[in-house]
Amino acid sequence: MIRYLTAGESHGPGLTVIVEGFPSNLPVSREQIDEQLRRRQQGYGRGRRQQIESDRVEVTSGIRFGKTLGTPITMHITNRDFTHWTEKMAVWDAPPENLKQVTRPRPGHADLAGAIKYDHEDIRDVLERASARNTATVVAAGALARQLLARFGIELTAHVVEIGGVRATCIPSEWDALIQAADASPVRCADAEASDRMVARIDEAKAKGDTVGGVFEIVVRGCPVGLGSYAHPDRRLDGRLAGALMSIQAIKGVEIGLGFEAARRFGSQVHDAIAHDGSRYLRPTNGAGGLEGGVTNGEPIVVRVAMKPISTLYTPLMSVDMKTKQPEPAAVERSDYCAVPAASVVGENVAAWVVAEAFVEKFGGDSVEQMEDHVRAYQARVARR
Ligand SMILES: Cc1cc2nc3c(=O)[nH]c(=O)nc-3n(C[C@H](O)[C@H](O)[C@H](O)COP(=O)(O)O)c2cc1C
Ligand SMILES: C=C(O[C@@H]1CC(C(=O)O)=C[C@@H](OP(=O)(O)O)[C@H]1O)C(=O)O
Repeated sequence: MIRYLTAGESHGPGLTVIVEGFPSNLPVSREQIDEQLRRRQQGYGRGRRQQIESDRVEVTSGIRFGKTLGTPITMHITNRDFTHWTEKMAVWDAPPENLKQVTRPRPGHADLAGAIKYDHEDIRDVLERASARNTATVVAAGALARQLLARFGIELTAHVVEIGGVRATCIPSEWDALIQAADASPVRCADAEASDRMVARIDEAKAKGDTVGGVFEIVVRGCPVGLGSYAHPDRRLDGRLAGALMSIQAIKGVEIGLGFEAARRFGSQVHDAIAHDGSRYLRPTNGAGGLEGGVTNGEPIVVRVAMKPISTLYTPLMSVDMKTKQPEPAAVERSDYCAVPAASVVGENVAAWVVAEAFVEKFGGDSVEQMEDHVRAYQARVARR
């Protein structure tokens, strides 16, 4: 079993993630973790915070000479912005006299429900942890997971397919072309024409003090048949992927394969015929998105994820001041206008974590060498089926 726990406030000293259960002897690269953190900070529509931060991990346990020890791995990311918040986010000192509390909850954020639930007067005590700043730690954990998966030939990518109602239509089906085109786009959209229109849509929202959401697609290639299980609901990989992706801030929908479109079609236009080429089973189509019965079927896993527009509006909706109970415009915090490209990188790394979890479950072993033995034995069995 692999697991992780994260901690940290958005404007506090920093963020920490502890990853536990990783097999030993896996060579891991700090550069590859930092590269995922860098990708998460990109994307047209982000606010000024990303110009302040330059996320890097500092590893303080679990790795020696560039290899995992099989012990808990601690990764820390410093919040550079903390230098501007030392008084307002002081860990021990009393609050400064001039502290301005946040009392006008933003519709769509955790502010109101969080302040009531935890008995906080200052909504800052909610938003600091509800903030998607924490996705940096989730990405760091996922970046380790994808290095484990890469060892076994499993690779992932994500690209944006819709922003503010502008949809991509022309998406390369070839893997390298897809990655290249997404990387070249400021919104991680592989359709260059749609990408330009998405940028214009974000500008339009920004000019009005408004925000936009969108949809991204994650593709996982190289999974063996048999990750996840139909044997019990909580072992189904489709459910575990959907749950993990839905747990990213602002994610409101997850579709696997054809998703909602499958509900509109005849079965014959949804299900993927089964063929055999003499050495392995093949599917000419992939409406199932690589998952049948909650189990990987050897085809690429395809998941689409919907993100709602950012909650903080520079032209705010009406709210209520929680101190006076009088109607007031919602609070305005420095904010992104669109974070769909960033969320796609978060989603990609979250998916890597969930697939790695299922992979470790299936192939077990305390060291990566033991896992390799188990994978080889399984592959030999699969080849005989
Ligand atoms: C990468 C990323 C960046 C985000 N940036 C902002 C932001 O700048 N301002 C904001 O109000 N919400 C932002 N959000 C969304 C909020 O964190 C989210 O709406 C809030 O936590 C409430 O959670 P819920 O939408 O899941 O209900 C961002 C989300 C993600 C994934
Ligand atoms: C800090 C990050 O995202 C933040 C997520 C976020 C929110 O409310 O979720 C609000 C903003 O925080 P700030 O007011 O400090 O700019 C974003 O910048 C990040 O992704 O690194």
